[in-house]
Amino acid sequence: MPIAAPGWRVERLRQVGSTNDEARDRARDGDPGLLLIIAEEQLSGRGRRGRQWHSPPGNLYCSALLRPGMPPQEAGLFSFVTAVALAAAIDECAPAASALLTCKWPNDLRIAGAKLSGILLESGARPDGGLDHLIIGTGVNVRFVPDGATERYPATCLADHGQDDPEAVAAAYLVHLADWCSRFAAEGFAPVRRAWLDRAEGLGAAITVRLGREELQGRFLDFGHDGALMLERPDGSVRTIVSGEIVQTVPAT
Ligand SMILES: O=C(O)CCCC[C@@H]1SC[C@@H]2NC(=O)N[C@@H]21
Repeated sequence: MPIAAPGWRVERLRQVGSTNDEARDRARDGDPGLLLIIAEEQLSGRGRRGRQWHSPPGNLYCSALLRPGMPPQEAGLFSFVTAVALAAAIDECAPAASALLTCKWPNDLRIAGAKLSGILLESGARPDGGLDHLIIGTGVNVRFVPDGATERYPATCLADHGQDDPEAVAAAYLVHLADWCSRFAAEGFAPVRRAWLDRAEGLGAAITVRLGREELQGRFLDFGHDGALMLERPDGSVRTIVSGEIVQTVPAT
């Protein structure tokens, strides 16, 4: 199956440091965007919050370079665009995983509570402060669970759900990413938010959110129209969280 979508170019590399770095280099060289860079292996793959992303051959490592004409503060919404696109791709190429697939705020996909993929957004600014480019780095565990999974942070891979071909996952992902990017540009965040909410993990549940070094407890009240997590605190106040990650979910009884 070809890895292709209308208007997009695909660059395939065997071994890189990080596909996000490759995409940043293309951006600095003036690439117009709508470029997906895929590598078989990364030697210095990175995750959110400075974590390492182990990237030997067998899983999917790719970065999309975009030049969306939008204010930098809105670019973070692409993490949800990417999550819903990837979920649609997994529905298609690993249907056995579909019923168990959830979106964990802000942008992890999980299967039955174990992490399947991670998304790392990076951007570059113009001298006037506007958004120059956006890079969406995506790692999907296809053939194996990489080092680093623990009891507190379990992980899974698609091979356990009937799909072990990173090419098939990349092909489906690009089609749905292209589609969701177009839809986001034409219709705004509302359809993305609805699709994300259809698979939201922990809505209404007691959760722990990590913000830097601080951890906050509360109830996951809502997913805002701006992508924020609304956390109801034990004292009844509501805190709007725009950046952080859910580290624990206790389902409502
Ligand atoms: O911490 C996370 O959950 C995000 C992980 C993102 C990993 C991907 S793999 C392709 C791209 N290149 C990188 O170095 N990181 C991202």
